[in-house]
Amino acid sequence: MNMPAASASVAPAANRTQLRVGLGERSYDIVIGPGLLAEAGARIAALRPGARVGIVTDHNVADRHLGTVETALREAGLSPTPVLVAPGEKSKCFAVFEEVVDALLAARIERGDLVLALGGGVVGDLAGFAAAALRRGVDFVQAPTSLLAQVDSSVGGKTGINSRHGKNLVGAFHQPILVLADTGALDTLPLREFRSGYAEVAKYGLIDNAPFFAWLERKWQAVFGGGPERIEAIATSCASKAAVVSRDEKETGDRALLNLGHTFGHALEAGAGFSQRLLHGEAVAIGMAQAFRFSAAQGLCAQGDAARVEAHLRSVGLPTRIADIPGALPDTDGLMALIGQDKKVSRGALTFILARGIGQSYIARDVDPSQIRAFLEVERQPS
Ligand SMILES: NC(=O)c1ccc[n+]([C@@H]2O[C@H](COP(=O)([O-])OP(=O)(O)OC[C@H]3O[C@@H](n4cnc5c(N)ncnc54)[C@H](O)[C@@H]3O)[C@@H](O)[C@H]2O)c1
Ligand SMILES: O=C(O)C(=O)C[C@@H](O)[C@H](O)[C@H](O)COP(=O)(O)O
Ligand SMILES: [Zn+2]
Repeated sequence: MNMPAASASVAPAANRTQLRVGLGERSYDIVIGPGLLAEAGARIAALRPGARVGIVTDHNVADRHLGTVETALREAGLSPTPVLVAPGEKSKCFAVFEEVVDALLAARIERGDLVLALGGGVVGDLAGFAAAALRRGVDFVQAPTSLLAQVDSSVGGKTGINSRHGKNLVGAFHQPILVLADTGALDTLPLREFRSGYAEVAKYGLIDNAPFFAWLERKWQAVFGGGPERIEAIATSCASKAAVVSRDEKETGDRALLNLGHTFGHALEAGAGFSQRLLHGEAVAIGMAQAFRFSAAQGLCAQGDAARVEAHLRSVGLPTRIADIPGALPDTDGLMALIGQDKKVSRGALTFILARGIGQSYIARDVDPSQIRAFLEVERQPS
């Protein structure tokens, strides 16, 4: 039985950053800082007192953080039911989607109740899509626990799963009602995963914030080290994303800039079988380096800028070349077929995010496929 909220007050804390995604009646807060998972109950009960909460999470995150969240929810008079999935990109598929939806229905998550996505971007995208579909839509809260999820996937309402035809091809725009980014959770995140998320942080600098990219070049060790710079990088990233999403929720215009590095990156991720061989942020790092190399090869941006992008990504330990991906990949035709399924394709015409320089990315529509093919042929040669 659902219980009324016992106590739904949250003590104001100095070490919190709060941002708002302005979307009219779908507006919501992003709260960033340490210790937020322990406050999840009070913060969620303040929005939906007495709700049942289906907590979708993966085994890695459950082992480390589920207990804190369940206790917090119960203490606030909420009724949690955990729904566990296997960690990793392969869980963003139809079969696991069905399992999650079934488990949420079995837990009697009704309209007026909530889904809580506790984990990285895989859990966020999967749980968000389940929430969008369940009973034609229930509310959901994002509690991102990876760097990638805290700076990118928990904000903006893109939810979905992969198909055999490619990445994120089935999904819905469904905004969360709250994002709780507990920066303390990052203390348990493996280094490779932190690096992967860092690629999306660097992306915001490369899109339209050259001073932020320069700041990251100087401060990246502190961001990795966990000092105040880490929270600053997360907050700057979320502010960038919130601003774009508020302007263009459904990517009819400049939200596509957030796809910098993703047209190449998604094809490589799919080509590597959505496996541990290539994490999403690693694919984006290669894709961003490629977008800058392609732009430089077309005379659109200085070679020096492309070199600077690659140097920074490599300095933090991210891959920047196809040759950095272990194992076999599809041939160039295969990669072109995957690129042809990109959601930015319109009537067969390719759209890429290209750059006139660092912080000067732009949307290039109707890019000549033969130029992309020729570029990929060169990129595939071992250096
Ligand atoms: N919806 C969007 O706007 C958007 C944006 C960017 C990326 N994405 C998607 O996000 C996914 C990638 O997200 P990700 O990099 O977070 O991957 P992920 O969800 O697979 O998480 C990375 C790994 O870290 C583990 N993990 C997460 N938090 C942890 C913690 N605090 N301690 C220990 N382990 C932890 C997970 O179990 C997993 O093994 C991709 O599917 C990508 O397409 C979506
Ligand atoms: O939020 C967006 O918009 C983005 O493009 C953010 C990307 O980092 C993210 O990987 C997103 O899921 C890609 O979107 P898609 O529409 O290309 O699937
Ligand atoms: Zn991404």
